Amino acid sequence: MISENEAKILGLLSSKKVLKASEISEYLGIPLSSVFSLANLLKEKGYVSIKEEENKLLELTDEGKLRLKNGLPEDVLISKLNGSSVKISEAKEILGKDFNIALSWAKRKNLVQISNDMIIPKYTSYTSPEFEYLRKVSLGEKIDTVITKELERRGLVREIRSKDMEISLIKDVDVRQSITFLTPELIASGDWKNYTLKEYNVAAFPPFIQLGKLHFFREFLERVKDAMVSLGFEEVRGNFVEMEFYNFDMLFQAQDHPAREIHDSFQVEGKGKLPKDELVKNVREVHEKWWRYEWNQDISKRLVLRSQTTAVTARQLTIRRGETKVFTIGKVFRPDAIDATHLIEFHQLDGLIIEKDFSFVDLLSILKEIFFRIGIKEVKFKPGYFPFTEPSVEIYGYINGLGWVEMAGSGLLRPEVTEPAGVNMPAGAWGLGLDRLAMLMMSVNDIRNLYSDDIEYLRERRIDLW
Ligand SMILES: N[C@@H](Cc1ccccc1)C(=O)O
Repeated sequence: MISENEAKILGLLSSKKVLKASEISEYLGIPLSSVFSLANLLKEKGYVSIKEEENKLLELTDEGKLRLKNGLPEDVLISKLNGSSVKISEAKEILGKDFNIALSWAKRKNLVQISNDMIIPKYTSYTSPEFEYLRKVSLGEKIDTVITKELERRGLVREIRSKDMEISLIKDVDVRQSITFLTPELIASGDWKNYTLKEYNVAAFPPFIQLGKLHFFREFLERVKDAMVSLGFEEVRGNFVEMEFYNFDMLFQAQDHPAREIHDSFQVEGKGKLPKDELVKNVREVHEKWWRYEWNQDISKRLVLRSQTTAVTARQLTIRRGETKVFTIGKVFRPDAIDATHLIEFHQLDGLIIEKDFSFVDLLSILKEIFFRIGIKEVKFKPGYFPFTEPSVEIYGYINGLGWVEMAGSGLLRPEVTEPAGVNMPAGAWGLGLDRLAMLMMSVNDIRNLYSDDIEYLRERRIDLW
């Protein structure tokens, strides 16, 4: 296959047989460096042979150009003196910065004599032979090598090396340009004869285009969200900074529960404002009745970075009346030592169903469905414990290559949780950690990679989960 420019070069060579790359570049108006690479391609294809050449060229330096324009300093000195002798100091003024070179060359060339501080010229005007050489160099004419050396030493010219090649045609070719499309016009006019048709390369890969896409973990979260929405759940949100009242008290976690210790949740300065008395009173009552201690309002006003999105569920309980299906996805925060499997902030999905006659079996079946939709086709339940649910289960999912992995917690909310909030129907709740799930499903072995901004790493990630 011959490209358009290769064909042009072969076209030229078919009449001339041998040409220099520089000549081809000039004829065709293709940059010399391109002619070099085209010639090499043609050589590989067996059409031409190449002889590399290196040319030495002389070129005027900036000073050389200046001297060619204004004359050599020693010549200028002679013409300025115009036959009359002057004091050295005067001559210095007349010639300015060129004076020293002018005088030293004039002396060396014996154009002047110095006596008693006077410069006595021997000519009224003089043109050094170098001037003519400078002119020749400027026109690209050759000059003697000894003279070249001298001019180089004076910094008037310099040698530059330029590469060229001699390209000879060694195989006659069909230099018709090749085209990709045969048009009705080409056929009708018979012009098609002047072209060859490019073969279609079915083995060639299409150009690879890097498209923008969502960060893979973001996309994973979006898909989980889609799965929940597809099951008829409404998305709700809460804030990162939460009152302990919602993060713990409403969830029937006693005030001395270890999760409330300073090293188990991030404390935030300040105090929250408790909701209406009725709710606070009810919560106090169940705590005091069942946990048997004196419930402290001040503790429940403390602020934390929420340690579970179940806090959002707790808030929903206080505002929902009637049947409810909601979920929330968001970050939670827990102090920890950061390593490949632990971060101090991660994502949870919490869900809540309030429904008349809702049963534990209903809950298990909806959990199964949720997991199915996010790509975990097999789940198994184990009895578990959470302060806010009874019965409670731990949910295990099966992951190829890994086996059964604990993924979530769930249960029917205790009456101690629902009743103070005024919910008089059964309610199921569950919570699951999304970071670990994403890692397992996408074979990410370091949790920190879920938040990677390494573009190469991100390009390789793909989500084909469900
Ligand atoms: N919030 C619990 C999970 C959970 C949520 C809702 C019901 C039961 C369990 C956790 O973080 O482990």
